[in-house]
Amino acid sequence: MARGLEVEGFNLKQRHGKARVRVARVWKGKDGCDSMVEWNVSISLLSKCINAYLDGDNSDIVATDTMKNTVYAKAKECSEQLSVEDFAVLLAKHFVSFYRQVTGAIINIVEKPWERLHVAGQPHEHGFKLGSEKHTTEVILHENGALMITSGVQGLALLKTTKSGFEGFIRDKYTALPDTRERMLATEVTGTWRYWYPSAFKLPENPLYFTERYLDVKKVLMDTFFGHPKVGVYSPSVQSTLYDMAKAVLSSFSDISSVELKMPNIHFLPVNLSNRDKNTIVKFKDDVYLPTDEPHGSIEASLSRIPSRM
Ligand SMILES: O=c1[nH]c(=O)c2[nH]c(=O)[nH]c2[nH]1
Repeated sequence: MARGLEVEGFNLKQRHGKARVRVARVWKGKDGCDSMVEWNVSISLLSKCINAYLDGDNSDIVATDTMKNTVYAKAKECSEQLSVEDFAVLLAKHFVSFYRQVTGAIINIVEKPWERLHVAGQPHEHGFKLGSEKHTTEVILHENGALMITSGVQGLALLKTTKSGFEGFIRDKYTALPDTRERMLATEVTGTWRYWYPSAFKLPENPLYFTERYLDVKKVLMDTFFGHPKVGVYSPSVQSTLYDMAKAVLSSFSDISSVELKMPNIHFLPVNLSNRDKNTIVKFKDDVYLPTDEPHGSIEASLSRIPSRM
C-alpha cells in the first residue's frame, strides 16, 4: 500500500474499491464465429478522500458502485476482443485520468477458462466448454504513469508417473522417508510473472499480445516440467524442477523480468497392505497409490533478473 498520511498524530493508509465484479463479453465475428470472455474484476483505488475518514465528508469519494458500473461500460466500449491485461490497463487508465482525486489504481482480474469447443475436429462457432487453469492479472498504475503488469496462472495441475526422485536429504531421528529415484510427481502450479513495461503508453499494439504470451509461458512451464514426450526429464526434487521452470521462462521471454512459482508437492502414497498374520495383500510395485490432498509439501520461489550495473 502507498505511503500513509499523518493525521491527528496517527499514520493513516487507505484505499477503497469493488471486489469480484463479474462480467462476460461476447464479440460477434463478421464470419459468424463468436468470441467470449468471462472476467472477475477487483478494483482498488488510491485516492485523496481523507475527509471521508476524518469528517464524514464523501465529496471526494468515487462510489464503489460507480466502479462496478464502469466495468460494464468499459466492456461495452471494447468493440474488439482484447487480453485480460489490456482490459485491466484500460480500466486503470480510466480511473487515474478521469478523477483528480485518484492517485493510483490496482486492478486484479481472474479470467474463467472458457475454451472453444471442437465438434468432429472442427472449431464450434459459438460453443465453449470450461477448462481448468485460470489466467490472472494484476495491473498497478500510478498518476505519474508508472505501470506494473503482472500476469499469472492459477490451478495448473500437472502430474508425471515417473522420472522423479528425492534422495540425499537430511536424515535425523525423526526421518522416516526413504531415498527414492522412482516416484510420482504431482503439483498444482500457481505462477505469476511480471512484465517489463514501465509505462501505459508503451505497450505492444496487438490487443491479444498478452493472451498469446500467457499461452506461451504456460507451454514453457509444462515443457520444462515434463521434458521430451518419449524420454521425459528426471526431477531430483520439486525445488530443482521449479527452478528450471522459472529459468526457462526468463530465458524465453525478454519482456518478463521476474517469475514466482508456488508448487505444492501433492503426495501419492505407495500402497502396501498385509493382513493380521503379516501376509501380503498388496505389495507396492510402482503401481497402486493412495492419492492425497493434505498434508502437502509447499515449495515456492521467485526468480528475477539482476539489473545490470552498467
Ligand atoms: O521434492 C521434494 N522436496 C522436498 O523438500 C521434499 N520433502 C519431502 O518429504 N519430500 C520432498 N520432495
